[in-house]
Amino acid sequence: MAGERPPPLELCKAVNDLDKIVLREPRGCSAEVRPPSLSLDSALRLDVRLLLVCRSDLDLCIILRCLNASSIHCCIVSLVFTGKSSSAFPPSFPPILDLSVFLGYITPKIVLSLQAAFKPPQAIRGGIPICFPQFSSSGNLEQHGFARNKFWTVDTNPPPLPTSSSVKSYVDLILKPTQDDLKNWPHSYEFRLRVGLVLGGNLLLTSRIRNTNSDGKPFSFTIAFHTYVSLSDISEVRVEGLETWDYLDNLKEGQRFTEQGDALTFESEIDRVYVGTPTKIAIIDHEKKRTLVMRKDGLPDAVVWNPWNKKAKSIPDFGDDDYKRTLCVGAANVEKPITLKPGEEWTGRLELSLVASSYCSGQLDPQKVLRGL
Ligand SMILES: O=P(O)(O)OC[C@H]1O[C@H](O)[C@H](O)[C@@H](O)[C@@H]1O
Repeated sequence: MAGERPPPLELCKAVNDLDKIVLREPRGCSAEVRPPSLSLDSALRLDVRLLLVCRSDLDLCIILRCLNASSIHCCIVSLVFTGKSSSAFPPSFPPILDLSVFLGYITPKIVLSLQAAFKPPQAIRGGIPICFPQFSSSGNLEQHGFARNKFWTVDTNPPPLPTSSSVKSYVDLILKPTQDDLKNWPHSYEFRLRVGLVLGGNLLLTSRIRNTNSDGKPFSFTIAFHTYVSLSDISEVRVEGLETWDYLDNLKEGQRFTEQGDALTFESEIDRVYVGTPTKIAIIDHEKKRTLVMRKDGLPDAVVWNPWNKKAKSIPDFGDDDYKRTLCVGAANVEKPITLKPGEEWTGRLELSLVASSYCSGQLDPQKVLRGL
């Protein structure tokens, strides 16, 4: 509903007398924020770095690393799809004691490389790195732009955003350039990201980018949500929704081709940008009998990447066999950069839902998959 305010936050006590903020939606999904020894108000004003980590096959855990002027605290947000409460780190949880700067997330749908380095300014391998204002190495900036390596702040007073009534809890984050950042990319902008939990557990990312330049100058950017999809095995996976579409092949100097097959399957390295694709893409995992449905708006392109075995060995933070359990399928705007004049704003949305596949003995009903049935 337009202008709807976030649901009220519930402040209560967690284990060891720690404060806990809980957001809930009626079917039992919940989001918890645990700001150790901080009041709700002070927690929400802190700078934050966000990582969502898979806790089990069903839970999603977001680790918010917070920094204020005097000290560093860690916050945990758990989006618990099962309605189960989760309060402790899994034993294998990677240390979050360094000051790496990142934005990414992990769900059972999304994967984090076991080799992921948490060393700034290196990006975290996995989750959904946000590539902005440049995708890949197509411009003068660092690979995939700087947004995936920056501090994001919790935005306590975002401008109204029309929000579907099915979005039951969410957190608003914002990225703005520092004076130093302006030397690298001389444009003022506000990049707002709402991470929302939809009724039933879908994840909805809503992005708004505004040109706040005071010098009257427009700027252009490309963007991608470079989603690392979790797979049983790459040989068991097919992607539907991209067939017959044109793609730019980065393994062939960006040449343009047309996808010929009736679905994408994978037997070797792939590094492509499909252009002007449909809004729904289905990543079907036959072994797990489940389908990740990606719905996107304002993001006409789709990037598909898997380094395969040889290149995987040359990527330090990518395990030798990670290529078997990961496929990047990202919602993007790459082919035709977006240009914003001062005061103009772009909006993009990405929704991820996991559905049981209707695939059975070779028969898949793509319409059902794309409708999320
Ligand atoms: O290693 P990263 O900087 O995260 O990039 C990983 C991959 O991202 C994109 O898909 C690019 O098209 C690839 O060329 C690149 O190798």
